Amino acid sequence: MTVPETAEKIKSMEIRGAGRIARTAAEALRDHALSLAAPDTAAFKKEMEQAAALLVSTRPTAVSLPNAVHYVMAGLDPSVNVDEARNGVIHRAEQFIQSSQHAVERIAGFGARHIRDGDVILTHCNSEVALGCMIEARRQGKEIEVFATEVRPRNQGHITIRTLNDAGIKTNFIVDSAVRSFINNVNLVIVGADAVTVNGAVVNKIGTSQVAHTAAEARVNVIVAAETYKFAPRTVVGELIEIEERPPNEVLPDEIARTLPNVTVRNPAFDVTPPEYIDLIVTEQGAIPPQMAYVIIREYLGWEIGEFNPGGGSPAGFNGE
Ligand SMILES: O=P(O)(O)OC[C@H]1O[C@H](OP(=O)(O)O)[C@H](O)[C@@H]1O
Repeated sequence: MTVPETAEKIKSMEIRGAGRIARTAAEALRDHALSLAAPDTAAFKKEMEQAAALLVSTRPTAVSLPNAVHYVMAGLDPSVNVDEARNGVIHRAEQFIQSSQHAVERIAGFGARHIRDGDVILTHCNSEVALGCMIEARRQGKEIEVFATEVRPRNQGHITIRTLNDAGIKTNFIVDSAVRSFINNVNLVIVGADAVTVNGAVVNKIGTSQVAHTAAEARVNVIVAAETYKFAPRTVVGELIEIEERPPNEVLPDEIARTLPNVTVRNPAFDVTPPEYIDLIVTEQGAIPPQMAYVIIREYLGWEIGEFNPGGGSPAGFNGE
């Protein structure tokens, strides 16, 4: 797939999920590097930077995307010849994809240890790592049951219930607004993350903060499953995470909206859950309390450099084994 095709698919959410977006962007950069017929390193670098900027511009919230792009672009050494520069990018892309897959597996293993036989778990949206923890627990023979939300407006819950069904996990499918009605039937919440800020706040699918608030009120523990490349280095220097607002017609069909001139549809795709509502963040480096987010950023991402910044900053970053 070309870079513009990949960018379009990420934008339209045909390719979605923070981890998957990151790996797909790395693949697109690798394939772009392979096919580019640039006369010299400077031209190669310029083309690669344009491709990187296009990918980063597709969705603003999941920091896995700029973190992945940043990591791959760090392989481009401008002082070597074009073939070496190309190989540098390809190598880093392969490294990112591999370490991301490895991280997902490790989190499943760590997360499963927090799931006990007989647990009833609530999940919101479709997170590969959150589901990985549940599937691993089931594989270990633990009898679990899941409540999965619908996830309006894009219905990612449909993907979640299919995955759970196929893993042989007893699943209850509920509308988003039914979470409080069922929270007392649940003894654990597990969700994914699109971004984790330096103070341990978790940015995830819209509705996650309501789920976490409801869980806190009911004294139900909340676990967030997140690879270290979901942590946002630039929040250390005060940058805020942009919350993507998606098209109104995802919520209300245009033909109805047209008849309602006084109505504005608001469609934020994500919200922010404060660290007080989160008991644990399970990363591939182990489980941490949210208050330790800074340590993850410092140790594994290098906070002084941050995410990919088109045209600026020197490369370094994600050190995912
Ligand atoms: O990386 P994994 O854990 O799969 O997904 C993490 C998060 O990415 C998704 O965003 P979207 O559906 O792409 O908007 C959801 O918010 C999900 O919780």
